[in-house]
Amino acid sequence: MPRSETAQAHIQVLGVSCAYGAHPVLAGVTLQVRRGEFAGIVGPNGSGKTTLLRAIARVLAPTAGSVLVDGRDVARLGARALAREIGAVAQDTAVPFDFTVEEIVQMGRLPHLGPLQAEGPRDRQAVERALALTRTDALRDRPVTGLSGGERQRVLLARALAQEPRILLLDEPTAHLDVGHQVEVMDLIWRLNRTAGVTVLAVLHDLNLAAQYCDRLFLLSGGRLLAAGTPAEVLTETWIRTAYGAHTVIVRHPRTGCPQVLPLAGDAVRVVG
Ligand SMILES: Nc1ncnc2c1ncn2[C@@H]1O[C@H](COP(=O)(O)OP(=O)(O)OP(=O)(O)O)[C@@H](O)[C@H]1O
Repeated sequence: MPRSETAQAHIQVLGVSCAYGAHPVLAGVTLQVRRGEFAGIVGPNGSGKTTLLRAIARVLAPTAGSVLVDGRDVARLGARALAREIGAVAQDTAVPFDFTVEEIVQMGRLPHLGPLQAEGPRDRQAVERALALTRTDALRDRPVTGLSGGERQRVLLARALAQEPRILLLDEPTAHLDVGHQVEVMDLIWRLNRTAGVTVLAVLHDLNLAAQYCDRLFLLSGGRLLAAGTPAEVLTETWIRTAYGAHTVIVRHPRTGCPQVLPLAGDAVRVVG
């Protein structure tokens, strides 16, 4: 990697391979996420997107390669130091007990507290800010098990924000959300990225949302990095056909000019007008 590239790297994934038991899932993935950028991971089902996030968050140890955050190997960071660097919102996170929304968000402060240390004004301020930013303050006394999918997603994001990490890893942050809530959550993440300088790496299934919000995309296929670059460089008909086996037409968004992917049906094509 050229020196100027590594200088601005916030996350470096260096030749990372991962396996579940004897089943290899990622094969020698190398990529870097620049400080302050909004990056997306896209690719077909089972291509290894979640596994890559798990390796970066150190939930899963790679069988080969390493992950560096700010040039430091995450394998050597203590758990609390890592939690102050990286906040993660996993897919379909289960909440085992009936905590209230406020209690869940307060859990985001745990990496900042010493053993048996009570939360102080600084912690309460971070929790209030996270509740306000995600518009979950009105839900604060509600049990988290009684929330809709969209509300729950915002609460889990609030917990990650209360942690005040410098990197946010998000696994399909818009899954189960209607189009209004999709835009609301993506706008929120975008504001955090642009105004608070949080580096974002998000797995996104919706290629059109990915194209609108991400500075750069990483396209995974079969556990390998197939393409990396701006949305216009990655979301081409050829790359999409190679990765997903789908025929598409790429058009420009009429307002923003960013690429938008239109699936092209096979035999069932219906031409109107
Ligand atoms: N805990 C696990 N144990 C065994 N195999 C797993 C486990 N988690 C994932 N896999 C397998 O690893 C491969 C990659 O899974 P991964 O969840 O990383 O893909 P993905 O690209 O995020 O998929 P999706 O888009 O469907 O969420 C798949 O074949 C999956 O079945």
